[in-house]
Amino acid sequence: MSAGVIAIDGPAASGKGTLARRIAAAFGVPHLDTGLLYRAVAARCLAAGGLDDEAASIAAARALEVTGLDAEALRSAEIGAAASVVAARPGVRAALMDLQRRFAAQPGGAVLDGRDIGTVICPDAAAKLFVTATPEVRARRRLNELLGRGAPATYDAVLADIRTRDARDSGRAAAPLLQAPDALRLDTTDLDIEAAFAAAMALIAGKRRA
Ligand SMILES: Nc1ncnc2c1ncn2[C@@H]1O[C@H](COP(=O)(O)OP(=O)(O)OP(=O)(O)O)[C@@H](O)[C@H]1O
Ligand SMILES: Nc1ccn([C@@H]2O[C@H](COP(=O)(O)O)[C@@H](O)[C@H]2O)c(=O)n1
Repeated sequence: MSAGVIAIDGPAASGKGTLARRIAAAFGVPHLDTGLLYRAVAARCLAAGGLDDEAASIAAARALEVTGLDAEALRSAEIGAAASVVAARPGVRAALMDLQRRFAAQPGGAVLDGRDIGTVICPDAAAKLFVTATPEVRARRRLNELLGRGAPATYDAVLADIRTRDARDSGRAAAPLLQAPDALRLDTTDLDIEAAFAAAMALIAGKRRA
């Protein structure tokens, strides 16, 4: 049976990517981390001199492909912050829309995670999750991740980055971060990765039975 499209949204470091990878593996379907697309656009703008040139950011988005993105290099805090700046531009979002929808349309289904998958990219998804956790817990998890990679980071700086990014992503006019009315909310604040995965799979199973 086809998994259909599973849309997973949520704020920074809520664990949606971790869940999306696990859920995609469980259903045997491809996964797209859509945040990487915005990160790649931002990285190209930074490499070309900065974020101010909106037309250049739209051109970078139009030239992007989903394959060959260096996830490891794109996952820095600096690129994450820059991604949320270019992601607020309607032209950048429009340029990335078809790419994401083509990925979602693969036979057999797909899992996509991001900020606007259930609301804008795949409003007809078979199942939608909105993954949350408190900012403090998200900051602690992201700090551990950054330190584990040998990146310099402090709890206060990571928490400030998360708060700034959440506010920008939720407050923008173009496809803001928000829970789709038909999305199932999963708060992972008190759940470890295994428990969060089990809860997500139970929510998806319930949705498919409904
Ligand atoms: N339930 C959990 N318990 C503990 N750690 C978790 C949990 N879920 C995810 N993590 C860890 O938290 C960090 C952030 O998770 P992840 O990258 O999946 O979040 P995200 O929402 O995709 O982030 P981003 O928006 O920045 O892409 C990772 O290091 C991951 O291993
Ligand atoms: N569907 C999406 C996905 C991401 N963004 C923006 O990109 C930034 C980085 O995303 P991560 O998931 O890798 O943290 C994020 O802060 C958003 O601004 C988006 O707008 N829509």
